[in-house]
Amino acid sequence: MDDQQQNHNLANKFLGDLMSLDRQYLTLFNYYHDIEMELLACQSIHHIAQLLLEVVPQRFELLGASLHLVDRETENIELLMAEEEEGSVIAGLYVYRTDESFKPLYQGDFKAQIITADEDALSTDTLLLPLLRGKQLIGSLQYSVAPGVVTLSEASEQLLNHLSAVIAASLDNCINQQYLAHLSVIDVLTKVRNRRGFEIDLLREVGRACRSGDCLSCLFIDIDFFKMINDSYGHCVGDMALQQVVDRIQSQLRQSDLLARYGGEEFAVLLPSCGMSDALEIAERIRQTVSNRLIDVPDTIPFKISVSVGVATCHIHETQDSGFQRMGQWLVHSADNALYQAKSNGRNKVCSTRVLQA
Ligand SMILES: Nc1nc2c(ncn2[C@@H]2O[C@H](COP(=O)(O)OP(=O)(O)OP(=O)(O)O)[C@@H](O)[C@H]2O)c(=O)[nH]1
Repeated sequence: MDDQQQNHNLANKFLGDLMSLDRQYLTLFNYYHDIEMELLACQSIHHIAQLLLEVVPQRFELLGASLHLVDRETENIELLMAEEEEGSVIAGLYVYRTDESFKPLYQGDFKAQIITADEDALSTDTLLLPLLRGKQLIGSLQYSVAPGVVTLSEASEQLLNHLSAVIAASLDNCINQQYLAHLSVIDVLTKVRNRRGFEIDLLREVGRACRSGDCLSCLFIDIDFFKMINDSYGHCVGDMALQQVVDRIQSQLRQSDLLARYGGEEFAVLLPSCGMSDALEIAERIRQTVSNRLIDVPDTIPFKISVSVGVATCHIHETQDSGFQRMGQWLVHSADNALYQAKSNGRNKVCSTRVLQA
């Protein structure tokens, strides 16, 4: 083979290698691009965690995955995740108050990097992806891979850093959106659901009850002569009394029961899978718990407070979605009527209407 032929072969091989590298890079780029598109489409922290901890490891045959997030006071990630409908536990998701447990791994260099097995006496290498908001570490995504399988070229490091930024931005976006949605259904003073939250819960619970054939009960609870408390002790004391009444009501409910502030000094409770006799018992317990103890607020002589409670129950099979709203209205209307009766009967009473059954 003469020199010219040899040069020609070398040039061809070089070109072939370059094209193969280019194809590999393109394939890699497409993988990242797909993940980024999926991240941007995520609507909740839960979806993001599922994508990163379940879908990605499966797609790339990774040995393990964990996502570590910092839940500083304002973000309430745990609270928001608990509120998510699909709220099942995702393996590998950890939420902390501070970044202490994962920050040291980066040794001050918040970039995509690999901790090799021998460096850390582990059986796998760990790919670390920092999640940053500006310069603040808000989380860390960690993938376990077989030793030596992943090496970071300049190009893949750049892609991974870009991916980390997209993950952090998507997370931030979901947290903000979910937090705003959360605020829109919460009463600022008492921290229970507001009227809007109640309407959402009502429709969902009526639907659930109709489909399962379970009973659903509703309590309407109104503080007696609350205007007098405001007039006698002032609005601030009135506010504290409202908070204490909420605590007392809540102390008599199960975790699955739903308490909301319906308006001013009126509260509504939904009791899923609860028939009339149990609902009456709970209502009576609430009435007693509120009136048995004085309201004690700083710089004010403790004073008595009482509530009147109206109870309504429906037990119905209805499969048509259009019927849910009507059923919800009936339940609220009936509980409100019963409350009116309790007020008319002298207050500090529990009254009920008949059970709607079909
Ligand atoms: N402190 C305080 N008062 C509130 C709040 N929301 C509503 N109120 C007051 O609740 C009082 C309700 O008065 P009324 O509707 O006359 O009812 P009531 O005095 O409880 O009398 P009955 O319900 O008939 O027993 C009003 O004085 C409202 O100003 C609140 O967020 N904080």
